[in-house]
Amino acid sequence: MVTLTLDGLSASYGRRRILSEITTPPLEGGQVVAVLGPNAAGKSTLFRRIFGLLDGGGTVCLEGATRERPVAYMPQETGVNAVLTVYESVLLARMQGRRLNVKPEDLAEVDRALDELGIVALGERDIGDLSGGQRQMVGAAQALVQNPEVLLLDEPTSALDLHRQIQLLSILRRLAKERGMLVIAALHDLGHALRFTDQALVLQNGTLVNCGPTEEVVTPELLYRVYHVTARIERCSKGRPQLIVEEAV
Ligand SMILES: Nc1ncnc2c1ncn2[C@@H]1O[C@H](COP(=O)(O)OP(=O)(O)OP(=O)(O)O)[C@@H](O)[C@H]1O
Repeated sequence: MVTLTLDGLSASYGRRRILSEITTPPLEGGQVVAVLGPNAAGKSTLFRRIFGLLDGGGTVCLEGATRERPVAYMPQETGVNAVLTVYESVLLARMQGRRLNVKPEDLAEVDRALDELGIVALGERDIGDLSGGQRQMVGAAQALVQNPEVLLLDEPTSALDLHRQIQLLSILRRLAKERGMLVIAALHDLGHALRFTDQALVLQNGTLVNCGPTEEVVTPELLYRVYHVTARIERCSKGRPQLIVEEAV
């Protein structure tokens, strides 16, 4: 199974350093890892650095990968090409880096991605005509269709209604386990992080301030220190941790 380890990672835009010395324990396939932290903490920059869109110090060590392109990345804002249908855009994402010699298994993967995400009905729609939430689901399909071993998702639920948020996070959790895929997702909803993720990395001002099992990381103390809110965590009748935010301080 795939393992991703970050060692002393840094990244800058021009002369402005954004990420410093990000070092994690090995993050193993089969898990969902949350990247948490306030606005401008460096979450998107971390995804760009891991995916190789930004240079910088340190290393991204990927072990156990078997595919030619093991990592797929869904940016926070996905581009829109109004000329393509949803089906075509997902097929194009599938064909990345290869000549357009479409094989039956490529079409099957597109069908599977649309089906997994419950967006088969959008297939013939022009991508430019979609709502923000629909477009975000298509962005997830474009990443998933690559059948990656590491899936990087930058705020994949930010435009989704509550039903779709729960649906997408449940699907990602199941697919991580079924496929041995490592899913790394930036999330602002810490309740969702508690419910759907196994591990959490917390960034603040470009440094990693905590990292470990999500329930051990997301604590009232961390919420106060990093997010400047008072909060408590209680168990619901089903035993799941629930975040109750009291106030901003
Ligand atoms: N292309 C860029 N050029 C210069 N500075 C940038 C660029 N992109 C981001 N930054 C800066 O880097 C810092 C981290 O931004 P980043 O987008 O990584 O934060 P984030 O944690 O993803 O924030 P958010 O939760 O608001 O999406 C911010 O100060 C931001 O202004």
